[in-house]
Amino acid sequence: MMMMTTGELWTTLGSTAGTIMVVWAMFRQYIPYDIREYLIKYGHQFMSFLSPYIEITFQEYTDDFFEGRNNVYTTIEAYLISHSSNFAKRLKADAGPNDRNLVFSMDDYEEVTDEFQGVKLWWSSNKNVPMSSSITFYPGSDEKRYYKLKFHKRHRELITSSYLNHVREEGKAVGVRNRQRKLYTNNKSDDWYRYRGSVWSHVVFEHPATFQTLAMDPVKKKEIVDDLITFSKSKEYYKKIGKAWKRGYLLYGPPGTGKSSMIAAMANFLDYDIYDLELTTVKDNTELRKLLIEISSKSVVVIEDIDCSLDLTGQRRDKKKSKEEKEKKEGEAEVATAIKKEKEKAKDEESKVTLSGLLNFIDGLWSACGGERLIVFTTNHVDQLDPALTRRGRMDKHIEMSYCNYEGFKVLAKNYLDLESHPLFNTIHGLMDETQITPADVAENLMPKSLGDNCKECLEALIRALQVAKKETKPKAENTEE
Ligand SMILES: Nc1ncnc2c1ncn2[C@@H]1O[C@H](COP(=O)(O)OP(=O)(O)OP(=O)(O)O)[C@@H](O)[C@H]1O
Ligand SMILES: [Mg+2]
Repeated sequence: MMMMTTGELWTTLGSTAGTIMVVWAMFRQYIPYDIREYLIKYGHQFMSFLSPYIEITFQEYTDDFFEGRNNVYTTIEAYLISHSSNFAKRLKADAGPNDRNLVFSMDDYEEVTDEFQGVKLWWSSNKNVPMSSSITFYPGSDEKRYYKLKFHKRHRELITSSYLNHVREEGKAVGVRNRQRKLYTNNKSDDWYRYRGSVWSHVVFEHPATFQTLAMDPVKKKEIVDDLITFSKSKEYYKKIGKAWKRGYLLYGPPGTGKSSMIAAMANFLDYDIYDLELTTVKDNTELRKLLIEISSKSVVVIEDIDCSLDLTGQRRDKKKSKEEKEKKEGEAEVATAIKKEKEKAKDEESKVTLSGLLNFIDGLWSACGGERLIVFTTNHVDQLDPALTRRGRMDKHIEMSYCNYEGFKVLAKNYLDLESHPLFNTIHGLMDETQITPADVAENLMPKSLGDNCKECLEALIRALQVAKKETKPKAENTEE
């Protein structure tokens, strides 16, 4: 028997590798492209005929333009996060929830094994780098990542039915546990490319508002909290009655009464993401639909100041028309045309989302995508909205956020000053009943202005503000009576 020394072994290996490279170079150089393709294709088929393994790939992005990141890919990623960090040797680290800890996932071209009911399988993460020589401005944006699952032919049935379901379920659970809640906003249509095809960009959502810190009528508050709890537990119920699992809220009231804070409190309470939809930058209904499709479940979709976002109100359009007519009548034809041109130009640039597009968004066929979703509209002028928008069924619940009363003040005093009672509370109680002051104003006055300020000074500042507000409220009330 011949024994090779280590040196000889290296020489043999080296020369074999050399031969392979020469053959490969000749193959590429002398065999025409068509035949090469042909050989590679049938080579693959031949190999897979011989191989006892089945491979399934899961792409990060599908070919469908409408679809965003593939859900299956995301759940597998989450599943592998919980598995691969123990087995894989090359890991990618990302900041985890709340930036406190790192979350590890498999790096590209890494392989891990998994076991399911005694069956062994292999997961690998790969990417396709496009061969094109074009230079892109955003490197990496064309790379296509995918996961590959390999297992023995024998277990086809088990894997495709039970195992993959198990992966998806566990992945979803891990995803929800690990996710850092996000605040999304829609990109302007011309800078979509920055976000790998996604029409939303996001930041971490960290608003501290909760229902405890929200000053409002306690009965109303409880009603809203109960409503949210019922909603979040009603998946089966919505299915039974044949409705999309979503709920619409209309928050209305003067500025500074806590509408935006309420939305943050809702999202924090239900552990949902927020999608802040800026309608004025949405070009048209088609774009609205694209945005809608990418909204995941467990989210609050917010359209703030709906009356300002769109020319939705019949009244306002009429006002515009009559204004134009007036201008014409006055004979200032030149000025009028100039104004008109300007308006047309502005109109071209402004959003073309229509009321019907928006209604479709709320309760049309498109609204059912995603599920488990709150849609919240806010406005300062509820009376100016088109009745089509505010009718029951569209906005399931109308919530009025109004001026601060004594109950509200007590919540704020507890939050801001840690006070449950104080001799000055009585004076404040009396003044509160007679004045209209927003919670934002009360809050502002309760904040210590300098380091040395104590509770008494803050309360006195509030009393002064209340007295000023009282003077302002009185003439207003008289005017309205007249
Ligand atoms: N009901 C409230 N409870 C506690 N804090 C409040 C409340 N309302 C307002 N505030 C305080 O006032 C600030 C402004 O409130 P917020 O932005 O929620 O008002 P808004 O109703 O959304 O106003 P706008 O109509 O101008 O958007 C908040 O930062 C919050 O601290
Ligand atoms: Mg607001």
